[in-house]
Amino acid sequence: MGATIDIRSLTKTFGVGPAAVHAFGPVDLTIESGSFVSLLGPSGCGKSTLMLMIAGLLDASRGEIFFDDRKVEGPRTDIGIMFQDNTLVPWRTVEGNVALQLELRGLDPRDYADRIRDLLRSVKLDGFQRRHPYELSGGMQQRAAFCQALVHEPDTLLFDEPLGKLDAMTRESIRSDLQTLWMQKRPTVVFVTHSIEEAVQLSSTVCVVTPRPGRIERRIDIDLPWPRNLEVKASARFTQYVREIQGIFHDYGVL
Ligand SMILES: Nc1ncnc2c1ncn2[C@@H]1O[C@H](COP(=O)(O)OP(=O)(O)OP(=O)(O)O)[C@@H](O)[C@H]1O
Repeated sequence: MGATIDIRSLTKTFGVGPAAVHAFGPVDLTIESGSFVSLLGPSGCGKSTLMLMIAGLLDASRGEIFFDDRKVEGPRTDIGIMFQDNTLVPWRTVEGNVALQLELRGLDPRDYADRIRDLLRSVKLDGFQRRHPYELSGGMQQRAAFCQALVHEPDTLLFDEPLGKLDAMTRESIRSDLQTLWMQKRPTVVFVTHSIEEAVQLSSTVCVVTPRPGRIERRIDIDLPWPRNLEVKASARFTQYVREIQGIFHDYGVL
C-alpha cells in the first residue's frame, strides 16, 4: 500500500509584484493510502504545479505536504513519475532508459533484469529493448516511459497526463494495465487528466479543480465496481458520473 499524502493550506504564486501569477491554492486535500485520485481541471489551473510540489521538485509559496508523517522537503526518489512529455534520453536504448531510473536511485539494474523484461513485454515493447527512442513511435516512447515510472516498484505514483499524446487504442490498453496494477498492489496514485471519462474509469476519487488559481471544488467518490471494463463504462451510473462532472465544468464556463 502506498503513502497517505496530506496537503495542507498549499499555495503557489510564481514571480512577485504586479507580474506575479497566483497559480494554485490554497488547497487542503488528503489522498488516502492506496487510493487512486484524479485531478480534473481546465488548462492552466495549476495541476502540473501541484504535481511538481508533491514530487518535491518545486517549493510551495505557503503550506506543506506530508507523505504519511514525513514532510516533503526535496525531490523524492521513492515515487514513480510520468509526464505528458516523456523523459527518455536519446543516447540510451529502451532497456537502458528503464535501467537509468534504477541507476539514479543507486540500484543495480542486473538485479532487475527479469522485471525490466516483464514490464517491457507487458506494454508490448518486447523486441524493441535494444532500440533507441528515435526508432520508436510516440506511443511506444510513452509506453517505455510507463515502464520507467514503475521499474523501481514505487508505492506512490504521480501521473501528469501520461496518456494525453497516445492514440485511442494504446491509451485504452495502458489504462487497463494501470488499473490491473493498482488493483493488485494498491499504490497511491495521483493522476492528472483532461478526460472526464478517463478520470471516472480509473479513479476511486475524482477531484474537480477550479480555473486558476486552482482550488479543489469537489471531491467525488466513484462508487463503481472494479475492474472498470467496457461493460461498466456502458452502464447508466458511469454516464451519470460523467454528466455530473460535465455539469460542474459547464457552470465554470469551460465546457
Ligand atoms: N515556472 C513558471 N513560471 C511562471 N508561471 C508559471 C510557471 N509554471 C506554471 N506557471 C503558471 O502557473 C499556472 C498553472 O500552470 P500549470 O502548468 O500548473 O497548469 P495545468 O493545470 O497543469 O495546465 P495544463 O492542463 O494546460 O497542463 C499557469 O498560469 C502558468 O502560466
